[in-house]
Amino acid sequence: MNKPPPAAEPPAAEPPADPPAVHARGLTVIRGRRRVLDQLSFDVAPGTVTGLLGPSGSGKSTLIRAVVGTQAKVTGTLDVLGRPAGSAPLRSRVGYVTQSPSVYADLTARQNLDYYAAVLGIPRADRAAAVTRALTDVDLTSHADDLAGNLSGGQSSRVSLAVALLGTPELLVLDEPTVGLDPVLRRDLWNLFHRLAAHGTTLLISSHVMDEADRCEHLLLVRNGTLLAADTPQALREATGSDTVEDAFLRLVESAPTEPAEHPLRGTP
Ligand SMILES: Nc1ncnc2c1ncn2[C@@H]1O[C@H](COP(=O)(O)OP(=O)(O)OP(=O)(O)O)[C@@H](O)[C@H]1O
Repeated sequence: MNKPPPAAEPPAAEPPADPPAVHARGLTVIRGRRRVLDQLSFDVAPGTVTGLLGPSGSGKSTLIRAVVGTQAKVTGTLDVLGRPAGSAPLRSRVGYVTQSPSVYADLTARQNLDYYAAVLGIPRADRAAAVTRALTDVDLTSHADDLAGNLSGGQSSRVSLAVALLGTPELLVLDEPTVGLDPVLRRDLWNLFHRLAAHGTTLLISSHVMDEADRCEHLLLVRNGTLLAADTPQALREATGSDTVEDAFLRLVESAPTEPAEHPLRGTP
């Protein structure tokens, strides 16, 4: 009797793709009586540097606040590291650097970091090393013992960034971190962002400076609270036949359906 043919090997299973670090569907935010974000849908891939680019007032800070869970009146789906944005377990996993540096002016840079390290629960024995590492990451060791109140704007922003790095967050959300920095410092910070991403951190970085676009692996282009495009800088340039992301942005604006400058709420008293 013939032996039955061996059962066909099941096709090798694809390794499961990492879930997105940020997953938004139909994300809408109302501020005052205006819809300042309107039906945004996008994903941020883990371990990438994603740029959130758009002109002043386009909704970047609102989107960032929604992601870190500090924005009211958010509707739609917004998951961060697999959990609803703002949920308690995310607090230690998400680092957030606001536009205005949040440091104590009457403490030195090092004392600020030591204080936040204690708040974050870093054991006393590990604190000094964690603080020194964060100061080195943001290139502030030479100002470590200056009062934060005597630091320049860019230096204070870097203290805030160092605070966010203390907790070694999985997702680091930065609102315009390079504003007011000189080109050398800007380059150094972008190098730091890519080093962090190479070690697995996901970075979502807002900027209204289009020439920073090419420093990002992926871009979210926003305007008037809507998402114009979500793609790599190269794909955006190719799709629009543009030499720069700035030109691509302008072409996307020209080809987008005419949007009202604002999205007033209709039908509400
Ligand atoms: N409380 C509020 N009520 C109504 N509209 C508001 C309120 N706060 C902000 N806005 C509007 O929401 C829109 C988005 O603001 P947001 O700060 O998110 O923009 P942005 O892109 O971060 O701007 P910038 O680059 O200047 O910081 C703006 O048009 C702003 O005027």
